[in-house]
Amino acid sequence: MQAKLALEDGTVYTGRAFGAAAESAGEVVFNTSMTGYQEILTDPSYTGQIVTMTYPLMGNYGTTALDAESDRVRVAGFVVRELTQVPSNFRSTRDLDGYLRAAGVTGIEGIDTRALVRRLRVRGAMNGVLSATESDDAKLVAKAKAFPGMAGRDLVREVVPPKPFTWTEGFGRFAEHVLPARPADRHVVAVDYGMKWNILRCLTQVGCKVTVVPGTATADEILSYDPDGIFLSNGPGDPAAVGYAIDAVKGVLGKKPVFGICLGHQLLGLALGAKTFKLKFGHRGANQPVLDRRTGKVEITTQNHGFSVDPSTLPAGAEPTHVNLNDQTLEGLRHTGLRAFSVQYHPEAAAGPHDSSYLFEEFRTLMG
Ligand SMILES: NC(=O)CC[C@H](N)C(=O)O
Repeated sequence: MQAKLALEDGTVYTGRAFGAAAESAGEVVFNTSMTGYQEILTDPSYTGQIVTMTYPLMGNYGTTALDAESDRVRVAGFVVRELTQVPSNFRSTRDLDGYLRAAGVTGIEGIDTRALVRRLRVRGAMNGVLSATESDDAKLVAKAKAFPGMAGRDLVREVVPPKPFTWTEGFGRFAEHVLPARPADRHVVAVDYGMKWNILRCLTQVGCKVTVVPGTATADEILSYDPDGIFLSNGPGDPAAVGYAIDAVKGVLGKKPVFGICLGHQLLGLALGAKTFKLKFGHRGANQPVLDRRTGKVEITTQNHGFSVDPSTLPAGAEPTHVNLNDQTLEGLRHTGLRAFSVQYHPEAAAGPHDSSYLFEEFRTLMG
């Protein structure tokens, strides 16, 4: 069956459909990870985005419930050069085609993903429509143009959990790697703006009991648990559009140690008075080099973001700790007086290299 990907600049790519025979609009972005497609598909930060993989072959190892980063597929659509015809892995319970079909999400294969990614790099991330049901190019381009885009959009409200809960799944798949167990002797409230589950596994692994609260929680609600520390999660959309979350972070700062990842980092920056801006095409992949300015060490990191904190707007007391070596953008900050720090990238590494796992230990140390 045919599928088409139309961009707002009028470009239309025609390929083969897989997954669900449906249609969706989104911001078209690209990810440079070679593996980890299931973690990418289920990352709530991709809400409203059609994800293109630069690596040419996807689906090789199928899918398994163990690798999901949330309870469902979150991307608006999935674009690959080639979908594996013969997936093979002992952990796999369903192939990628069936996984997307069950989720109601459309995929397209067989298009020139190199040309698409070059276009996105030159012009910047663009809005698009992926359709397995409409073959009229002009109609699809018109729909791509009508999509509102990411800037100014609060997508957090669409993905927050309905009510607070306690994470009871422990290390999850970490157990497979036989990491040493640490008794849970710290209590963290994790503010969930669309959190990847591996963050919960990592917090558990460093000895934290975790209470998850919706990203709409107020400062008073968060503090009512009297936690040892507060974690601010990743999440979709424009950080500057989530005023209620910025206010909640302002209200907890200085009262408890705070650690933020990705959207959580951006919200911490905004709460401190800094500004965020939209990157041209963002950072998405498992191979982004980041310099830790405190140690001079370089980490290879997993990333997924389209916005960034402008370091020139950081107030006195907030120190830029990490920098992206591809484009020199801010990748981490710390405010020692307020016992708060954050990184723009994903130390929970799902999927991705584990270079940055030390940050969970730093959070643990900050909690005393
Ligand atoms: N992974 C995230 O938390 C992404 C944060 C934000 N939505 C961005 O695109 O920059």
